[in-house]
Amino acid sequence: MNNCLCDNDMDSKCKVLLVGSGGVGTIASYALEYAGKTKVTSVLRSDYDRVLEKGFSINSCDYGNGLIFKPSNIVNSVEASKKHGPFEYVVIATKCLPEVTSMIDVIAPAITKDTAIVLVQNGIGIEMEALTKFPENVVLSGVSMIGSANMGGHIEHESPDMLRIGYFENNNISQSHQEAVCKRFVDLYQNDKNQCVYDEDVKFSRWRKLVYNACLNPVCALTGVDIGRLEIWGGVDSIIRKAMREVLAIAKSDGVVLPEDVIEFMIRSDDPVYYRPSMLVDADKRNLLEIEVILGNPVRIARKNKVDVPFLTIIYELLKIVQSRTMEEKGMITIPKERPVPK
Ligand SMILES: NC(=O)C1=CN([C@@H]2O[C@H](COP(=O)(O)OP(=O)(O)OC[C@H]3O[C@@H](n4cnc5c(N)ncnc54)[C@H](OP(=O)(O)O)[C@@H]3O)[C@@H](O)[C@H]2O)C=CC1
Ligand SMILES: CC(C)(CO)C(=O)C(=O)O
Repeated sequence: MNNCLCDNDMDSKCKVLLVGSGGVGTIASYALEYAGKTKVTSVLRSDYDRVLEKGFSINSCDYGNGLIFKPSNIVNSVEASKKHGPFEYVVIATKCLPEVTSMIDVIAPAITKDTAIVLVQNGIGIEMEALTKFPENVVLSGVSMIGSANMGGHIEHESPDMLRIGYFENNNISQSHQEAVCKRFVDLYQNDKNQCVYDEDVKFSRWRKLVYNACLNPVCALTGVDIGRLEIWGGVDSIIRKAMREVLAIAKSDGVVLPEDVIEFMIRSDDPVYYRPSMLVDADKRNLLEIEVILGNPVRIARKNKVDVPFLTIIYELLKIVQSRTMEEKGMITIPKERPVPK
């Protein structure tokens, strides 16, 4: 296979479009450009003016502090990116909120028949829309272990970039082609500072990662405390371990057997940092939270498979209320002027 859409000009770098240059996406674009084989075109929204003028400022545990970074091309819409295409890969690294925005519709203008879509996002079931709307395209899964946040164009990257890239199985395309497209992306991304590996079992990796995300992210977001404080004040014992056991039970009902020790591994994975998971960062910024792909989908799978998940259910229900509060603050929903009460 070679679906290379390389430049015909002097340099034959691969063209990648990145949508979602936050904590994860900016480090992804840096990694791709640093490795030297890729030209990244980045679609920016709120950071567009600042980054166009000054670049991102980056403090990175992998690449060093005080960096200034501009991707090869900076545009303010997918439509505008097309002049830098066609793209071999379109990476989505936005928060995954399919119930609010269809990112697949957003990237659609930049997708050709040879473009692979790379979803570097947390959650379960995130691939559905891409596979439905682009049934002939390869869709890749990026499971990222990183700690990185974007504060108005300044990136604080505090835990190393470890990325697992695999493919979401698409029966319309041969496995060998999907694997080759995937391995090529790994090759473009990996460099001497990061760890990027080919993921042979996307389903396993996604359930494994969810052990962290469905428990620590929402409980930190709901309580407003980092993981260190959550542990010191008892929440890891009273809530997290029990909720994590529920994730293991749902995964098992979905055919994925995770080892028990993944629970302690995830709880210890941020030591010794007072780490603030990405959902807590979003709660602080009053952003919408990724509740459906991180909690809603797993809880629905539990219901379907008759797995009892009381902790995850309560966490999900509480998050839905927080989400509604944020939506009301953003004017996305309104409530009746007069409180509806039972007659
Ligand atoms: N942060 C972390 O440490 C980790 C995060 N993850 C996962 O990675 C994914 C990305 O998270 P994270 O990096 O924290 O996200 P951020 O919130 O930091 O960044 C998301 C970015 O996407 C941009 N964006 C959203 N919609 C669009 C659009 N339509 N067009 C262009 N840009 C858009 C936002 O721009 P704007 O400012 O304009 O809204 C923002 O810059 C999530 O699924 C998360 O769960 C996984 C591992 C660790
Ligand atoms: C597991 C962790 C903390 C880092 O990869 C994460 O996924 C997040 O902050 O959302």
